[in-house]
Amino acid sequence: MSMTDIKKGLAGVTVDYTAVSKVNPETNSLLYRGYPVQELAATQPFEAVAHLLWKGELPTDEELAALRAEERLHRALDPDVRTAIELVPLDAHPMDEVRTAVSLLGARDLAGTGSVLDAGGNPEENLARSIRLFAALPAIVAYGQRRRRGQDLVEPRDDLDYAANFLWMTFGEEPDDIVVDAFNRSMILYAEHSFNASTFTARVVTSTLSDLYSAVVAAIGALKGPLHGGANEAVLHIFNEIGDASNVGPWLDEALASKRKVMGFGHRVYKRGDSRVPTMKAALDTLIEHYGRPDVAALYDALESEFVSRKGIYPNLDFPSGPAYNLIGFDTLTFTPVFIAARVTGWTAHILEQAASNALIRPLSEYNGPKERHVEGYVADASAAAAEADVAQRAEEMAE
Ligand SMILES: CC(=O)SCCNC(=O)CCNC(=O)[C@H](O)C(C)(C)COP(=O)(O)OP(=O)(O)OC[C@H]1O[C@@H](n2cnc3c(N)ncnc32)[C@H](O)[C@@H]1OP(=O)(O)O
Ligand SMILES: O=C([O-])CC(=O)C(=O)O
Repeated sequence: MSMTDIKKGLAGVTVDYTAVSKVNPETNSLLYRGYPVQELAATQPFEAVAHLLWKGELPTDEELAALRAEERLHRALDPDVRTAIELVPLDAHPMDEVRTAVSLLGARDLAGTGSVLDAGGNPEENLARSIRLFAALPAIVAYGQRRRRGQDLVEPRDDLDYAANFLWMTFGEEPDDIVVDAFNRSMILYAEHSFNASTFTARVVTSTLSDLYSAVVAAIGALKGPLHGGANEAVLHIFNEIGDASNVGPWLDEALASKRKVMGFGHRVYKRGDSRVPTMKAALDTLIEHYGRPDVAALYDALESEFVSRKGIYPNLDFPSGPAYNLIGFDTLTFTPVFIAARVTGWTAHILEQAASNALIRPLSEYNGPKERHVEGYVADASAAAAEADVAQRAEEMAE
């Protein structure tokens, strides 16, 4: 038996520095570039937080205006991307649709460049790519939902900021300020969370000096799973299954007896609650009030209190976000794509950081397969025999 200390799932392993955000489970806090996320959610438009994540500082008025102008330039759904989206079957998961759209954007943007991350040597170009992706994603997500509903594309509106325009392109209606505010807060809360699975995936891809789009496409794949971003969708399936607050007890009896995971609860880092939940729950409460849906509050509260008292496991951000997106009118399958549109800011900030201070990410593993064995009938030829002898001699030297 080996004495190697295996850190399954890299749990508890610190693999690098980051200046993008700090998750502190001890104080239940989350800082983006030093600012508490609650303060950002209460005061900033999502565009300003994107600027903060990429550049390390909140924007001045002029910088915000410039970012907004750039975002507006790249908001409309590109006709080729629309064609690519329409090639994706209507019953495919929308995460696959967004992944495909980003892949096409990357292939087109990098055509003729050798398709690498400029070996970390062109951060300005990669920042420009990040801004274009951030600007392009809402139209991709919005059109995906609309085509599944049999609705036409809605063109962006230049008089609306990012969050309001995202809702406009999704629903084709002027969004209410209360809804825009709750949605903007959710985007800020979803933007960044240190070395979570999708961000780490993006950093692994970046570490090979691959390109920014490949890193984002890989990150989308990691975000799709229900143990990570896919949990916001899964929360709504659970809400629908339970139906009413009065069913929570029996539903939980069965879920726990069958060892089922209750999505929207638990976290790899936070063990006493997720720092973002109070802010998102407050945003959900404003939506519950706005849409007159006390039944949602009753179900939320009943499931939270029953699960916490039985298991001592607390809700994560996906628990309030799922019902919030449902109330806003997003289809359940669109929730995780909305998460992509937010998290692309954090992913790209990490891609830029990894590229600027790169080391190939390549951990070790402990082999636990069959002992060395040999293919029947194999006879080493002279050169293979010499190479094997060479390897054996080096192994002996290293052992000395
Ligand atoms: C934005 C985000 O990505 S936030 C995370 C979103 N994901 C979810 O909501 C999915 C549900 N939650 C989970 O699966 C887990 O809590 C994770 C994967 C997020 C983190 O878990 P880990 O740190 O890997 O711990 P792990 O999954 O091993 O759980 C530890 C124990 O708590 C239990 N547990 C953890 N979360 C849950 C849950 N949601 N429901 C039921 N049991 C749970 C596990 O079954 C395990 O029990 P055991 O020790 O008896 O086997
Ligand atoms: O940090 C994690 O492991 C998951 C998470 O909450 C996030 O990515 O927002």
